[in-house]
Amino acid sequence: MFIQAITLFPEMFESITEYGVTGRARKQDIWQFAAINPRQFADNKLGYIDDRPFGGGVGMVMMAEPLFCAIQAAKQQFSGSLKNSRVIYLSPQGQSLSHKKVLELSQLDNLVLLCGRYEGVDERVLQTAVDEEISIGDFVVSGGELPAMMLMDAVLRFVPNVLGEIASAEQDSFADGLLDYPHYTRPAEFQGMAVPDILKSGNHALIAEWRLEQSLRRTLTRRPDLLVSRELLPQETRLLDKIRQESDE
Ligand SMILES: NC(=O)c1ccc(N[C@@H]2CC[C@@H](O)C2)nc1
Repeated sequence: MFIQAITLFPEMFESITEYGVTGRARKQDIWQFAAINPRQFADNKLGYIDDRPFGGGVGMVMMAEPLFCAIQAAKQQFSGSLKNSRVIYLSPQGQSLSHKKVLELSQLDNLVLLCGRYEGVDERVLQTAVDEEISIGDFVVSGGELPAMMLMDAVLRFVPNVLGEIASAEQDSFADGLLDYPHYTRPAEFQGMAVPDILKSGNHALIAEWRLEQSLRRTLTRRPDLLVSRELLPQETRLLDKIRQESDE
């Protein structure tokens, strides 16, 4: 997968291209990254890429021309099939990012992420050169770069070989529509708190059932909304009934 970010701050992306599992995978050429700074496409000598908003109001707006040219430049770099590509603008006005959307994006050959600053970008860029707007949550941050990196990290976890054992992505929360179970590691006792005995039993079937029960219990208490639309397997229904009976007692 080739990911390009259109950003005034290319160095910000080093936190995902140089560190952790995503950094290692990029260094192994499992995925590729390039940043394009719209300032290089400013048609004035001073490199202006923002201007005052029509209609007045506070702050500045990013101008259409430099962004449009940057997106065109990104498209000329595409590898693989042109069809299998997407230009995404990160903004609070976008469609909320979901696990389903993350999976869909992880199938692409090319991803272009438009990262705005100031009050935003000229609407005509969104109308002519952006395929979709995505939000990572109902809050505002000062630039699209951090939301872009959140999206990249979530998507890259589903690109084959990025995680090494793809299994750990599929076991993540939301992968099976449930919240994750609690995790423990050594020491067996910490500040007087022991690790649940079942996890030291070596009985993998019982451990798997205990973990599923914990996931269901957490999902029921913290995010019951996730259970509304989720189809339950017979074993899950049985465990949920057991959990509900316990809380009724
Ligand atoms: N919730 C989000 O995904 C999100 C995305 C972008 C953003 N801020 C940028 C700065 C200017 C404009 O481009 C939008 N804030 C929040």
